[in-house]
Amino acid sequence: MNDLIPIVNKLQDVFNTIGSDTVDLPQIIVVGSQSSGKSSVLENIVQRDFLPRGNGIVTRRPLVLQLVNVHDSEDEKAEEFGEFLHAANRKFVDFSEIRREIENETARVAGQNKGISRSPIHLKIYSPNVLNLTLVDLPGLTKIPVGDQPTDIEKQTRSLILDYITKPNSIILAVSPANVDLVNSESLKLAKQVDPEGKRTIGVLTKLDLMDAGTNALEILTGRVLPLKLGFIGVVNRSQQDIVGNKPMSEALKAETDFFRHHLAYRSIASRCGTPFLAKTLNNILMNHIRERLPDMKARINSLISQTQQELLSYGDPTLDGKSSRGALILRLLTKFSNDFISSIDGTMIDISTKELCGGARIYYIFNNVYGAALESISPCSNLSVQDIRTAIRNSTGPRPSLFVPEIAFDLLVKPQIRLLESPSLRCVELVYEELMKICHNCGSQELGRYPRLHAKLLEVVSDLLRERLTPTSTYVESLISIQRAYINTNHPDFIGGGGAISDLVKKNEKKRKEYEKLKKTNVNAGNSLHHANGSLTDGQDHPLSSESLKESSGSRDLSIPNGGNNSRDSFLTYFFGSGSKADRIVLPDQPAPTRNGSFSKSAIDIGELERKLDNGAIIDEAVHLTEREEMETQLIRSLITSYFNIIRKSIQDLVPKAVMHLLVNHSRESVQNRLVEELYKEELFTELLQEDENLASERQKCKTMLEVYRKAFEIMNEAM
Ligand SMILES: Nc1nc2c(ncn2[C@@H]2O[C@H](COP(=O)(O)OP(=O)(O)OP(=O)(O)O)[C@@H](O)[C@H]2O)c(=O)[nH]1
Repeated sequence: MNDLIPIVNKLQDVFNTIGSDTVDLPQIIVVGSQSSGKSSVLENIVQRDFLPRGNGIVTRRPLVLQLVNVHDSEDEKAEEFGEFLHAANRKFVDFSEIRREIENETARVAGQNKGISRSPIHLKIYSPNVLNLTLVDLPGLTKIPVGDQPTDIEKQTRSLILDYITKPNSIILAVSPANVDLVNSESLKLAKQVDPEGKRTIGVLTKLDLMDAGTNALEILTGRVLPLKLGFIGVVNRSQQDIVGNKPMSEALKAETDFFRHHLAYRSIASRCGTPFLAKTLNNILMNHIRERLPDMKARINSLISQTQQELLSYGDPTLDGKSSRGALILRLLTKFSNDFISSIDGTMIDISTKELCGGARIYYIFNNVYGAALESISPCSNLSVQDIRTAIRNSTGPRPSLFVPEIAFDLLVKPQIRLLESPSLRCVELVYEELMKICHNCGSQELGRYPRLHAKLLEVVSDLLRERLTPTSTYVESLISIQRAYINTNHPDFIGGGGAISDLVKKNEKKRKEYEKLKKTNVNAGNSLHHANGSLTDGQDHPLSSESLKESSGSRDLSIPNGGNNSRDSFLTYFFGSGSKADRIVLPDQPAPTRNGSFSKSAIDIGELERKLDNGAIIDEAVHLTEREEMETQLIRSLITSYFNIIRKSIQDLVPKAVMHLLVNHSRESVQNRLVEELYKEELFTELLQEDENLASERQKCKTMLEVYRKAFEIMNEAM
């Protein structure tokens, strides 16, 4: 059972090698305010002078003190010496050297300015006079900074102490001087914070010899003032005068024993007072504590081992000797990458997202929602003002008078409208390309993370492949639009045609006429005039195209054009309006007819004004009133453009996604694997491609060391149990 403390010491040594505190080892933590006598207690336990002394704060780094009991052999006295972790190969036989080493080591890390450091000093003392114990001496609690101490010294010290005593496996040795009221004991206050039930706190009362005459601490020592499960132990250390006078430790211990034996108040409890009893009790407490905690610690180490093994596995196996295994690895990673790329597009990825659209589904969304909506939002006659249409009609008739709506004007006007489809179509190609780029960034196994160069190369090759496909796809889509603009097929079965356009217009105007008649009646009844001074209508600028005149214009011919029944040489507009004088027949009775020389009558347009406009480069003034014929022509042209544009839009909306799928998506999907192998499966590249991430390699090494430590710790515990 006495072997349990060395077991913990061994564990401590093992964990010290990695500076890890993942396992909370049982240890005794010495806590007390400055000058409460902590160092004196420790020195008494060790029975040697080895700790630094001086004014103000002396202990400025935690001192982890492992006491190892060594037995004298039959013919040889056991050697008494100290050993520091930071100077492992040096034996300190002279204890004043130990003191100097602690002072130097403290100054080295914590500086000269009385500041404190959290980094502990590890000291092992081998002696036949000690019981196996592990104690941690911490800087004393101080209220007021002295000299050039930092202003928050109290906060720093408090937090350092709390770090140690909060761990449930720590036993708190709370040192309080007996000549100060116990309620003011800083160490007990701190201990209560982390151990309110007093289960793992042991109280030590120092300076019992300095209590006022007539007072004693019997009540405290017998546990009647503050109930601590591990009790209170009184000690008497050397006074400052004893230290200055170099009073030997053995004498001091004898004096302490005498003090308790002969003290009136304490003699009844003398056997439970003094440093030897304290050392024995601490040894027992620590051993019991270790025994109690060992199974838990073992379980914790066990789980740490499996966690670390898991972590190590995630870093992969670094031993890739043999060229064939490197090739196989590269091939596996390439295949996984291209399979991921393909299945992302196909929507067959295993870890498919439920939060947002991804891969193929996003491409579908681009086609239907983004691209579809963009095309739908284009108005067939957008940017086509009445003036544009009039100008086109006039330009297409050249110097001759405009006798009918010429086909050439329709051609002229519809082509730029078709061009409006180009920009959203090219944007659709780009969006799908961007989506494919995004997809490839999410491809590849976790293992690929180990090889940043390979990963970068994979992305580069796929990006190149996609970029290569982008231009031909965009060019093809562009040419789809150009093709549509190259030939305006007015024979398209779905095209409204001139007949359809006119009958639409008739219907529309008939409706307007009826509305107008109705409105006129109501107004006449109400005594209002609907006429302008010159007799034109105030409303209904689209003067109704009279059904009579249409009947007349159609003559014996049917207005509706049978599908495909048109002679291609005939202008479909001529078909309705006829040629030459026939066109006059559809001119409405009150329309200003063009004069012989082709100009319009002055009653409709101010010629002088028009000439001025022409001189200025303008075409037709916004304010110019359209004649009824012009109005009708404009409406017809608009309706024809709308019908034709809708046909082309439908066809483009159908063809562009097909082209994108064929030329960009499917092509890259099918050639990705081959391309990757072609570009990267080259033996001369293997070394470069399989260069591991530096951080990962060092993480793996760290993890390996940890695993070794945990395994070692587990072995040590197995020996004990
Ligand atoms: N008379 C008497 N003096 C004591 C006793 N314990 C400690 N002292 C004196 O109190 C002073 C402070 O003791 P230390 O052991 O240095 O106290 P400490 O808590 O280690 O101080 P810091 O490390 O500076 O926080 C020293 O002069 C000791 O000689 C005691 O039981 N009786």
